[in-house]
Amino acid sequence: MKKRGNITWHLSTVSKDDRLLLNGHKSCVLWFTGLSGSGKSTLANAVDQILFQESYRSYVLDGDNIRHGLNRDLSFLPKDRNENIRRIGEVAKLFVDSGQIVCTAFISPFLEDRELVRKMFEPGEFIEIYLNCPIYVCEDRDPKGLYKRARKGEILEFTGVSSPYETPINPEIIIDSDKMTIEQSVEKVIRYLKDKKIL
Ligand SMILES: Nc1ncnc2c1ncn2[C@@H]1O[C@H](COP(=O)(O)OS(=O)(=O)O)[C@@H](OP(=O)(O)O)[C@H]1O
Ligand SMILES: Nc1ncnc2c1ncn2[C@@H]1O[C@H](COP(=O)(O)OP(=O)(O)O)[C@@H](O)[C@H]1O
Repeated sequence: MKKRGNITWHLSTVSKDDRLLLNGHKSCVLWFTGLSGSGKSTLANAVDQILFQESYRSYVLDGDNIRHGLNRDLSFLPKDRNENIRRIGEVAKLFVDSGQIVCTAFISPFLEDRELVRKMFEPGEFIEIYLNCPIYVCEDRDPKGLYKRARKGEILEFTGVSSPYETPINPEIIIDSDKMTIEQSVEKVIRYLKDKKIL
């Protein structure tokens, strides 16, 4: 029985396997990572929509939204980004335990943080999806006008401008979002899930 201090882990009566059986598919985390404007939210939502339409159980956790609530106390300094990702990893783990496919859209710029989250999961459950997109394209898209403000010095510690992004070394999926359409990108993710018998 897992223990930490005076706290003992309580096993659920309904197990994860029971839930997977009921749902008829495996659970996993689709961890979208990349620069601001690389397409994480767009793709996470597009994949979620397809999964939903096909009756799979899925949900999106998005950086901007989570920072309005659960993580509203965190800044963009490295130690707060570490904590942001650690918490999201824990939340994603709850979703996976509940039998769902959870799509997370966080910049998650640090290799070590992403590896820490990977280790929270069973092999094959953590699927890292790197939105590979040159910064000049992201900056050109600038959907929220944040790059413009960061270049003017109005936003400090902005990823790609004044804060680093560490490229994934061996992600499960790479999406070249400057060369692929959204439909092609969704198709690549869904194909991966089918090939791995998650769907
Ligand atoms: N300084 C700075 N750097 C980067 N991004 C910033 C910053 N300030 C605000 N924003 C907005 O916050 C979104 C990123 O939040 P995340 O939780 O994904 O960031 S992180 O994973 O902790 O690095 C990010 O969303 P996306 O553009 O969807 O990536 C921005 O809209
Ligand atoms: N293949 C693609 N995948 C995702 N987004 C794309 C793609 N091609 C173009 N885009 C566009 O890039 C922008 C990405 O914005 P967004 O999804 O908010 O990025 P992020 O969440 O990474 O900040 C959107 O306007 C989207 O329409």
